[in-house]
This record gives sequence, structure tokens and C-alpha cells, in this order.
Amino acid sequence: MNLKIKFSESDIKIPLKTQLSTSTSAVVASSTSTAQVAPSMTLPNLAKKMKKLASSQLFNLKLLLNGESSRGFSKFKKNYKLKGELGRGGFGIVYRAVRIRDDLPVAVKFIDRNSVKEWARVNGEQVPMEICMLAKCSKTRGVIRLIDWYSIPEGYLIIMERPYPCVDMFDFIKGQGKLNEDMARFLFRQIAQTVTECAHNRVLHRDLKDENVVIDLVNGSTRLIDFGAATSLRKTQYSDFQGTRLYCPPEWFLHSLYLGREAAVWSLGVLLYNSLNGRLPFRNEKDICTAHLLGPLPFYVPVSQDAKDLINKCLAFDPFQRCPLETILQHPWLSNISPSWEILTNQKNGTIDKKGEKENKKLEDDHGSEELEEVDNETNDKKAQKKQNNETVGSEESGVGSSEGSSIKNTTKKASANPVSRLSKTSLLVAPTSGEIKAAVQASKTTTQYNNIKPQRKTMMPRHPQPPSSTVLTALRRAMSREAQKRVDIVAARI
Ligand SMILES: Nc1ncnc2c1ncn2[C@@H]1O[C@H](COP(=O)(O)OP(=O)(O)OP(=O)(O)O)[C@@H](O)[C@H]1O
Repeated sequence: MNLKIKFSESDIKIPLKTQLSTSTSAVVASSTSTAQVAPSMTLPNLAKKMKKLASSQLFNLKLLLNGESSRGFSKFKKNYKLKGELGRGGFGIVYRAVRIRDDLPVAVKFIDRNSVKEWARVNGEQVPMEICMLAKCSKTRGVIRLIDWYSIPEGYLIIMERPYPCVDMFDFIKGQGKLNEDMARFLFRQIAQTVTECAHNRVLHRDLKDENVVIDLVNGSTRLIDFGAATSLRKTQYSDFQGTRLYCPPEWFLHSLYLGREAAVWSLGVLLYNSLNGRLPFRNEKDICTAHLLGPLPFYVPVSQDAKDLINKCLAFDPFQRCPLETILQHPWLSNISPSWEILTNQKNGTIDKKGEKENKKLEDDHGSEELEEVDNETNDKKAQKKQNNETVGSEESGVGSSEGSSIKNTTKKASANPVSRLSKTSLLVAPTSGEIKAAVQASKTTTQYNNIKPQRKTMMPRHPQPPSSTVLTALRRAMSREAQKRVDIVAARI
């Protein structure tokens, strides 16, 4: 047998000072042991298998050497500075960070390699589908911009733009209780436009919800985030789903099938209802499938006929009767001209009311924390505790009937006779109050452009000493092991 497996020199660059950790040897050893071959295997198959094995060994080795590749952790550390946790969901942790070269605010999303369900190729490299979909939408207006990505042994780091200051739409709605029609229209129009443009690029987001929309508080522009459930848009039906159940159309629960555009329109209907009412239209799968039998959807606040009409058209039980995605933007409710963001955020009876200096002070503190702050596990643990408390207090999601899990990733919630506003979400962010949002908008008026903010922040804020690079890595790993432990606990509790 003449097996030739070639490695170019550039593939393996092992600096002399690099110490192979015991885990490295373990991986190599374990890979070697799997090389034992069944006697019945034919030669070409054997050659193929060996080649595959060798390349996976090389891949593991490169990962364990941490970043000798252009996308390794050491490259990440050279380019970005982690500052603290932004939020977390069922599949990842998102960190606040800055690009060292120019202080650009970025968000760094860590995704665990083991949680990646779908893979794709970008420039010949195998990456999680989330990265591929973000890359595909890089020029789509209203989609968060993918700046870079890195591969570490435990998973991937996705570097995205982070509008500053910003808030996600869940917190924005929660801060106001509900949005008035002008504000809801201003935001919803952008989101519908973005979803339509994504569809033109053959990208289907599949997890449209308020938590996955980030609002730039400077100008009110929205960014669609979290493409973790996204996939290529096709005309035929889908039979897999990873999004959030309460935003999911009835055909999925009834037939385990759905069409991409039609399902997106349903989710947009849920999002719009949620924006105007401050609560979701359905509490559980049973409601989603049966609400149409009980007459018109209840509205808990006065809402115009046009808005109701658009919501009802998006939430038509029959997917073929639903408003087509491409025509949402032509609906009369959306053709009304919206006041500017500045006016919207200053409206007296509008969405953002004035609150005292205390909140302004808190916002200043938040600006302060924009400067270097190590990934702080203790704070995160406190946030986690707070989230748990929230979930116990706000034990329902809203709407009609009794409550079950709001999301595949959420915990089970109990029923209640009187629907209340939503109190919890999958991320750990504590919702800012309307005063804080207002203050953020005010603060941003003096620093409208990122370019303007940069020098001021640099000179005004004292810099803390830079953490040793290993601190960041340790913090990441600790966060991940906490995540893993949590999952083990959940499974153990279920058993
Ligand atoms: N680029 C960004 N800029 C600002 N905030 C962000 C950004 N990306 C994520 N976030 C914040 O982090 C939270 C979690 O992000 P994301 O939804 O991507 O994580 P996830 O683990 O996929 O969550 P989920 O369980 O909902 O799928 C968001 O709700 C948002 O508040």
C-alpha cells in the first residue's frame, strides 16, 4: 500500500515555545487508536479513511494549538478585547467587545461546536450555517453585519457589528410596556423590509422575534440578529424547525411542515401583535392551532383597524390565505408616514417618557462600563439568578389560554387567568427602563456617528489595565463549562 498524505508546511506551524498540552496528546492518541482498520476494508476505502483521519487529526491539532491558523484564538485576542456579557440564549453567549485597532464596538457570539446542527461552506471552509447565512446577508439592509469569525477548539466566535448605544426589541417593548402605533410602524416597517430582502437573497431567518431585533438608539434603525436557525430559502416545504415555538405557525404543530415565506409572515404577525399589546397573541401550541375558532384575536389596548387588519392577515390560520411576504409593505397601515425617530422618542404620550436623574446616572455608569471590563462571571451569575427569579414571577407569556414553554429553549411556564406583559426572555439582559432608553437617545445625540464617539471615549474614559490574554480565555472556558453543567443539571432534573 502506498499511502501519500501530504501536509504543506504552512499547514503545521508549531512555534518552538508551544507546549503541547496533555489534552493535545490525548486527542492525537485517541485519533490514532481509531485508525485500527477492519480487515474486510478495501484498499481505496482504507486510503480514503486514512486521509480523512489524518486531516481531522491535523484539524484537531491546529485547534488545540490555539490559533496558529488565521482564525485561531490568538488572532482573535490580538484583534479584539472582550468586555462583558451582552446576553445569552439557548445556543450561545454574546459578549460586548471592541476591535483594538479602532475601538469599534462589536458583539462576539460564542457558539458551542457541539450545538451546531447545520454546517455550510464559506470560501471553502466548513462553518456553522449561522456564519454562512450572515455572510450571505452581509449587504442586506437591516441585517447585523458579520465582521469576522474565529474557530476555537470549543466552538466558534462570530464577530458582529454592535450599534452603540443599542437595545434589543424585547427590552425596548418591556421598557415601554407596549409601543404606540407610530413607533411600532417605524420599527416593523424596517423589519418587514429586511425579512423581504433576506428572502430575495434566499435566506430564511426562522427565528423572527423581538429578542432577535436590535435597535440602534441613535437613529432607530433595526438590525436582525441571531441567524442560528436560519437556512436557505426554498419553495418547497420544511420539516425541521429550531426557532421559538410561540412565533411558529399552526401548520408546524398540526402537520410538522411549513413553507418558508408563509411561516415568516406568521412570525411577523406575532411580532407586530406583541409590539402593540406588550404581550404575545398565543400562550401555547393549542392556542396557536385553535384561536381562529374562537373569533377575532383579543386586543388589550386600542389599536387602529388598519393595524388589526395587517395582524389578522399575517396570522391567517391557512398559510395560503396569509398576506404574501412581498405585499406586507404595501399594506395601508404601513403606508402611513412615520414621524422621525427623534420625534418618536420625544413624544409626550408616546413610548418614551421622562424619568429622573437617577436613570441618567445609571446610563452614565453603563457608558463607563463600555470601557474595559473583564468578563465577570460573578456578575453574570447574579444576572442568571435574576433571570431565574423573573421566570418564577412572570410565569406566563401572555394571550389566550394556558401557558406552556414559550420557546424550545425556554423553561416551562404556568397558566394564569389574567394575561400580563412578558417578563422573561431567553437572554439574560435586564430590561432598561424607558428613562434609560430616553437617556441613551439623549446621550447619543451628542455622539451621533461612531467616528465622533471614538476619540471622545478614548480620551474621556480612564483605561483599566489590560487583562492578561489567558484571563479572557479562562473566562470563556469557565462560562462554557457553567453552560455545560447547567445542561447536565437540566437533564438530571428531567430524569
Ligand atoms: N450584534 C449584537 N449587538 C447587540 N446586541 C446583541 C448582538 N447580538 C446579540 N445581542 C444580544 O444578545 C442576545 C442573545 O443573542 P442571540 O439571540 O444571537 O443568542 P442566542 O443564543 O442565539 O439566543 P436564542 O436562544 O434566542 O437563539 C440578544 O437578544 C441581544 O440582546
